[in-house]
Amino acid sequence: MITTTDLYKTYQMGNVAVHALNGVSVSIKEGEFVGISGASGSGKSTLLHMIGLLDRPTSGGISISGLDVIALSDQEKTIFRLERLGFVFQEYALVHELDAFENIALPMMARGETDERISDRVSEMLASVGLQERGKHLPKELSGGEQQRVAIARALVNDPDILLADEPCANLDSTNSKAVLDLIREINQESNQTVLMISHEDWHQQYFDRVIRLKDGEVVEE
Ligand SMILES: Nc1ncnc2c1ncn2[C@@H]1O[C@H](COP(=O)(O)OP(=O)(O)OP(=O)(O)O)[C@@H](O)[C@H]1O
Repeated sequence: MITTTDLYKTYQMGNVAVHALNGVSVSIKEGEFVGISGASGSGKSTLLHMIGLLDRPTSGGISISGLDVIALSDQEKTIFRLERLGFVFQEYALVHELDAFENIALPMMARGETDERISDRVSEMLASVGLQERGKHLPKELSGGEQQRVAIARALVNDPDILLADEPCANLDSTNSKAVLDLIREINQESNQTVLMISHEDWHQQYFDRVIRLKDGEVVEE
């Protein structure tokens, strides 16, 4: 479903070239739950950002469901992200002024969905992450684990094929981390959504179907 071919990303910092990805070729099947691990600076976020169409590789190819996504125009990429990809980040990235319900509704509003559809679907998503009583809470009125569950509901509200998660448990204690991982695993199994998740923690590996390990921008284990 996702294939990267000889992916390179070089950041130019003045006279210094930082080679964040050095020829990464990986294949991820539909419905797989794949962990991405490796030391700090090994290129994990860069790889996730390339697959999430948040940044362009210096060279190499990315194909998602047979589509050459690098060739898409900026507008086509925006639509592709909105319809096909969901993102979860370690810092939750919720809009502070909006309550949980409104945060989850944002990707549907961006697609121009009707108020009725938004209301039904957001209520369904709140229930699926166990927060049906918390829709009117602002992010600051929620615990870290609850905020991350809102972020997961927001990432999934448009029913994407692929969930990309960049250390979603980094700011959570072990109980909340487990709740978030259980939730992602459940979504992956029930909806056959493909999940790519960056993680530093060895104990997370029991959740993954397999792990892609990076070192200095190269795949050392797949
Ligand atoms: N925008 C940027 N400009 C310049 N260099 C960058 C940029 N983003 C990342 N890098 C560099 O690219 C390399 C890979 O970074 P990346 O964030 O992908 O690593 P990572 O494995 O996700 O690290 P961490 O676990 O610390 O988040 C690092 O050396 C980093 O300093």
